Amino acid sequence: MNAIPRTDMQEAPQPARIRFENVSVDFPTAQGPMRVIDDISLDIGHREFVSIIGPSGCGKTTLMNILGGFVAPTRGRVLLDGRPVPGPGPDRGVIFQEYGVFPWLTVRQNIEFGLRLKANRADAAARAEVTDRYMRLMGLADFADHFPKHLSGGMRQRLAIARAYAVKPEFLLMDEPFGALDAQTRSAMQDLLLEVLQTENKTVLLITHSVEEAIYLSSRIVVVTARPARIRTIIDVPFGYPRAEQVHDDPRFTELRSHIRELVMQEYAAQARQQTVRLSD
Ligand SMILES: Nc1ncnc2c1ncn2[C@@H]1O[C@H](COP(=O)(O)OP(=O)(O)OP(=O)(O)O)[C@@H](O)[C@H]1O
Repeated sequence: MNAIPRTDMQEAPQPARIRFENVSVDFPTAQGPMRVIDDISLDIGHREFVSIIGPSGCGKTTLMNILGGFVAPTRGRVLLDGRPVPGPGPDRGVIFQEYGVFPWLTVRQNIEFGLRLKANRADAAARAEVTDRYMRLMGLADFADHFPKHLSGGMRQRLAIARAYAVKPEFLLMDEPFGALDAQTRSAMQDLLLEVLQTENKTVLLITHSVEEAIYLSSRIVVVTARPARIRTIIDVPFGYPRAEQVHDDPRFTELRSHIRELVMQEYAAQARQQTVRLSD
C-alpha cells in the first residue's frame, strides 16, 4: 500500500510523553520463562492517540500494564515525560476490559472516589458538579444512588469510563474499553471520547480488536505480531481532529481497514502455526 501522508493537526511526536525503550517481558511458566513482549520501542507524543491492535493473547494488555505501573519490564524501560514509570498514579486513567468499579459504592460514590484522592482534591461543590456532568454524559443520572450490581453490564462499563474521565488524567490507558457495549452505545462512547479529547489535553493509548474503532479514533495505529508482541508496523491515520462520523465513508478509511485487517489476519495465522508446532512438540 502507498504511504499515506500525515494530515492531522498533530505534529510529529516530540518530545515523547510516553517512551517504550527496548521493552521485553518474560513471564515465568512451568516450562520456563515465556517471552510476551519482545524489544518494543515506541514514542508517543503530547495529545497523540495511539491504538494497538494484534491477535488475542499476544501481549497487548501486558504492554498497557507496564505503562500503568502494574507490571515491570524484564528488560528495557518505560518513561513518562522522561522519567521511569514510578508505579500506578492519578496522572494515568486506566480503563480495563472488565468493569473497574467498586461494588460497595453507588454510582455517584464511584465517580466521586477519584476526585476525593489527595492528588486530585476538589471541594465538595466542584466534586458534585463533575460527578453530575459525567453521570449525565454516560446516561447514568437516574441511577446515581444505585449500586453496580443493579446496573447492566454496559452501564457498569460506562460507570468505569466515567470514573476515569472525571479525574481528568493526562494519560488515558484504555484496554478494550468499549468491547462489552452494544454497537449503538459503543459508537456513542467513541464520539464522546473524541469530544472529551477536543476540550482536554490527553495522550491516549487504546487497545482494541476493532480495526474500525482504531481508525476512527487514532492518530497512529501500531500493529503488533503474534506472541511475543513485536511492532509489525505503525500506520499514520490520514484524518485530522475534530473527527466526524463521515470519515467512515472516506475511501481511505476502507483502504486502511482492508490493509490492517490483512496484517492482523496474518498475525492470527502465525499464532495458529505456533500453536500447532507447540501441540506437536
Ligand atoms: N502475570 C502474568 N503471569 C503469567 N502470564 C501472564 C501474566 N499476564 C499475562 N500473561 C500471559 O501473557 C500472554 C499475553 O497476555 P496479554 O493479556 O498481555 O495479551 P493480550 O494481547 O492483551 O490478549 P487479549 O487480546 O486476549 O486481551 C498470555 O499468554 C497471558 O496468559
